[in-house]
Amino acid sequence: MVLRKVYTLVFVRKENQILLGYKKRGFGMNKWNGFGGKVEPNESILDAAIRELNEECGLTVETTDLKNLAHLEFTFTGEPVMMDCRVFSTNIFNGTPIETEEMLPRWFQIDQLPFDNMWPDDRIWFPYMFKNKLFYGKFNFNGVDTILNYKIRELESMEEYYNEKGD
Ligand SMILES: Nc1ncnc2c1[nH]c(=O)n2[C@H]1C[C@H](O)[C@@H](COP(=O)(O)OP(=O)(O)OP(=O)(O)O)O1
Repeated sequence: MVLRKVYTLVFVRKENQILLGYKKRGFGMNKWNGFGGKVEPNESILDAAIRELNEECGLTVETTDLKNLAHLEFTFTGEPVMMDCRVFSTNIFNGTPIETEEMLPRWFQIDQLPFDNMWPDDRIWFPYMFKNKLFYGKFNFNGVDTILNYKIRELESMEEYYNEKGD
């Protein structure tokens, strides 16, 4: 039996730049990533996305300005947990990114991303995000640095996908 845990992951965009945060502690430490984390009990996924973004880099966004662009699933050999990760992006936000105890934010040009210090799956699916595709991806890891296998497919609509999935 696999335990599913729901996570959010938010990417803030401006012109041809994307905001990433350097994770200073915990899972994914020393990697650049978007902002996000676990959805708390009794919290909606969108509320969790907004809360995590604010907690991790001080920005505020409105629910209606978040676009859900992907659903990613991560599994790890020998671990009975599946990370169910909802990916969002926005280019409408308030505030200036600030360093927090969890993340050090920095704007990157989208053609100069620090992939060597990011999750290895990011190299595979970031191009879909930059082409404004909607997509589903499933990545099976051995440890946190090796992808054993994966699949990825474009979607017509996230709403249709979740309806079919029964979420
Ligand atoms: N493989 C991969 N690629 C891209 N993004 C991610 C992964 N694995 C991941 O976990 N992530 C993302 C999903 C989440 O946005 C974060 C991990 O969240 P985490 O920091 O563990 O959750 P919090 O709720 O913030 O945890 P606490 O440290 O506060 O307990 O990375």
